[in-house]
Amino acid sequence: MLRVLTAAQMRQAEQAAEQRHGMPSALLMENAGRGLAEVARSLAGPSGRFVVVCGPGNNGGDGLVAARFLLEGGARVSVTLVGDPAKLTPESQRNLEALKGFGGTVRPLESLEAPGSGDVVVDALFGTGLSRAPAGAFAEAISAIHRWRQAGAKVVAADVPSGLQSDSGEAFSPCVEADATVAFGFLKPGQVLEPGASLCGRVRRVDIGMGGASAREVSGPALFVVEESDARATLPVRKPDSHKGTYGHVLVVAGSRGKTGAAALVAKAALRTGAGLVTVATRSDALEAVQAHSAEIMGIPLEAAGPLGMEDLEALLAAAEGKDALVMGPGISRGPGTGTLIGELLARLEIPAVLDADALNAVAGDLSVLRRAKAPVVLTPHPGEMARLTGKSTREVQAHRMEVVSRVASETGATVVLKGDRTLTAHADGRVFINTTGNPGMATGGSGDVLSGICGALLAQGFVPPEAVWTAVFAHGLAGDLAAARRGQLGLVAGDLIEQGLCELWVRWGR
Ligand SMILES: NC(=O)C1=CN([C@@H]2O[C@H](COP(=O)(O)OP(=O)(O)OC[C@H]3O[C@@H](n4cnc5c(N)ncnc54)[C@H](O)[C@@H]3O)[C@@H](O)[C@H]2O)[C@H](O)CC1
Ligand SMILES: [K+]
Repeated sequence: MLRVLTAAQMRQAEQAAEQRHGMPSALLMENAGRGLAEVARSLAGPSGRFVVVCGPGNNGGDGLVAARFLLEGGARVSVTLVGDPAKLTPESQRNLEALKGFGGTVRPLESLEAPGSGDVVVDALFGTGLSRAPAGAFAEAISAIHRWRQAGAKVVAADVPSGLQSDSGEAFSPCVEADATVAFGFLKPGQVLEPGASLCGRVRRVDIGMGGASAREVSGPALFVVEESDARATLPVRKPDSHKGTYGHVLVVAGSRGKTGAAALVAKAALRTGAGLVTVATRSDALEAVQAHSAEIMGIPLEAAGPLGMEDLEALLAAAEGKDALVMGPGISRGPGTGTLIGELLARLEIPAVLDADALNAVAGDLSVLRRAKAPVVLTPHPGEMARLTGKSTREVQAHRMEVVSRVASETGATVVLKGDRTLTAHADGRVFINTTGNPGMATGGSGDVLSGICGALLAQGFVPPEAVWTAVFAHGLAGDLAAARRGQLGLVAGDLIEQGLCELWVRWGR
């Protein structure tokens, strides 16, 4: 699990490192510059030359330190300083003097010999201090870096590609496109959220001596990137003396005439994620079609007619007897009473519940019903469903993904998954987990049903939120990547995630 810090948190952590852990910012910068030089060196050709483009702040200071290390290592190094030298931060000023002391020189950008193939450009214009679109000489420097990269030079960004907003991953125009980005100390949201993640190229995190303690002392959102080892560790190897009862029983309330496939996808995903038993409760006229998808799916007919409502309450409470988790929503027939029904079920059942698709739309009008839940609740909206849950537009949701998902989690007490590129999992305690698996091939009908089935199966096996949820999200995305590796992205269908992806994933994880 990698901690991700915002720019403000980085500054807090730097202060903590200096004031309480004896790590002066000069030493942090020295360590940052050394790490930057090492990564730059690793990308250079045998006789590669280095061009270091420095800005007015401490990001520029990192570049000046890197230039000195490269120079000391015998490399050919050109350094240019963009902006008013009088405005250099004290740390950068000191490192400018140090560079000159080692025989380094600083020249105007336009006087530099353009780097090309085998050479490396170090982008140290702006880092976490960028506050507006680069303009004037800064924009010209970024354009030069683009030209040099097109001519074959490799670009290494110090901390973040200049022009990228490190907190959101949104890019100003112009923005550097890097082959590699050296993350100092901790990852920033902009390095793992799109389009920032793509603009960064390969992110290499470099320890600069801040230590984990300084990250624990910051205020604000606790952001993490889930790593494969974290998700794999959530799922232990099965014990020999176990039986199907050991692995839980999932109740799936899903499907309706014409939408039986959704229920089957949830159920099959749950079975392929190790649930001991799976039962689908759905309208009688849909149940046969659902069960026809897989011999392993058990069924309970809901005899009432029409959309799900309070007349189904007793049947669903009875169906939930002996079950270990509930997944509700995909393909259900939603009506005016469905939201009330969900509220009653959550208030009466003592098993964790995953609400997806039309179950989310059913409670969109009154999220307070979620507070009545006795057991953990997981919401798995895509951006459109999140828009309906929050009364915002989809565009607003996408522009403020982190804030929106965190707020809904804290308001409802639920663990909330905001699906999309880099799916976010927000827990009621303020932690947000960023997912980096998955691919556009998964943008296909039923993919979300599969995620809710995976999540329901983990909850039924006793894993709890948020671990069970970010593990489900990670596994869902990696299953999609494994399936796409075999079958391509274009033709990928939800069933592939189950039959191809999940099976390959468990073999890969030795489970
Ligand atoms: N926080 C840490 O633990 C460490 C940070 N290091 C490096 O420092 C930068 C952050 O440095 P900072 O001085 O805060 O800002 P920048 O260098 O990113 O930006 C330069 C400076 O420029 C001004 N500015 C902002 N936007 C614009 C613009 N569009 N045009 C012109 N000028 C602009 C603003 O005043 C900024 O302050 C961090 O990324 C690391 O690289 C340490 O070296 C290591 C520890
Ligand atoms: K930079």
